[in-house]
Amino acid sequence: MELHVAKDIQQLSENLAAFISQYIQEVLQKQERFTFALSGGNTPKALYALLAKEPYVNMIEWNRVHFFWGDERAVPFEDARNNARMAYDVLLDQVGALPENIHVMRTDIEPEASAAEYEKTLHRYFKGKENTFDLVLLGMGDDGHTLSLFPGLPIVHEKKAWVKAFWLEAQDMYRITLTAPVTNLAARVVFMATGSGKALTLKAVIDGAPDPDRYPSQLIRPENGELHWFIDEAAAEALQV
Ligand SMILES: O=C1O[C@H](COP(=O)(O)O)[C@@H](O)[C@H](O)[C@H]1O
Repeated sequence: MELHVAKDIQQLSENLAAFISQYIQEVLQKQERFTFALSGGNTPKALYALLAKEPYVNMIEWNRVHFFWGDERAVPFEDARNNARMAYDVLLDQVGALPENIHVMRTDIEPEASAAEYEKTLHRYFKGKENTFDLVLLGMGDDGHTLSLFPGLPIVHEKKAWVKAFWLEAQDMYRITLTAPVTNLAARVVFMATGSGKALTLKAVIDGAPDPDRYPSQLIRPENGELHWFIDEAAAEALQV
């Protein structure tokens, strides 16, 4: 695991934009397309905004990048809470991503049907490949959740399915999410975490005893890929770095 500590979210986003851009360019020298699973939430917005501007908007061959999502809130696309909507607004519409390369988790059909459809898409994409996504970008909630893998829920124990839908009582909505097994087959996973509100949870996730039921972010350990944490000084304050 590699830890990258920045002064604040702006510095972190700048470092990560450069890191992702270089990685996409390296991968695209060896293969036709780059598969990128995006995160929702607030933390990646500044990163997406940077990727959508110079120099990255022209440096990256966006028409060879295929977009997926790590998780989705089952609310209409027009709803500000929809993870895909945020990514469209801040990144995809700005860089001219090709519609046929964008794979949203649909929220216009039943959540279970959407999860089943997504699982099929992923198996079609990654059939016969050693890894799944080239890059999965993740956030971590203050409670230690990542994707829609929330503490204490059965989804945390999923060992087989790649995509699942479930009712999240605490938020009164369905969630659709990648599971730990498919995420751990990615070539590279990058977490972003910022702010002092996440410091103690981050310490428990990184330095604490294994307790994935309480801290689902601990489930993410790529089997034959890299794991990076991009954090700011406030989130790092409880770590010995
Ligand atoms: O609900 C979610 O939360 C996490 C963390 O969000 P953040 O606002 O603390 O950055 C996010 O990674 C996930 O995609 C989202 O659905």
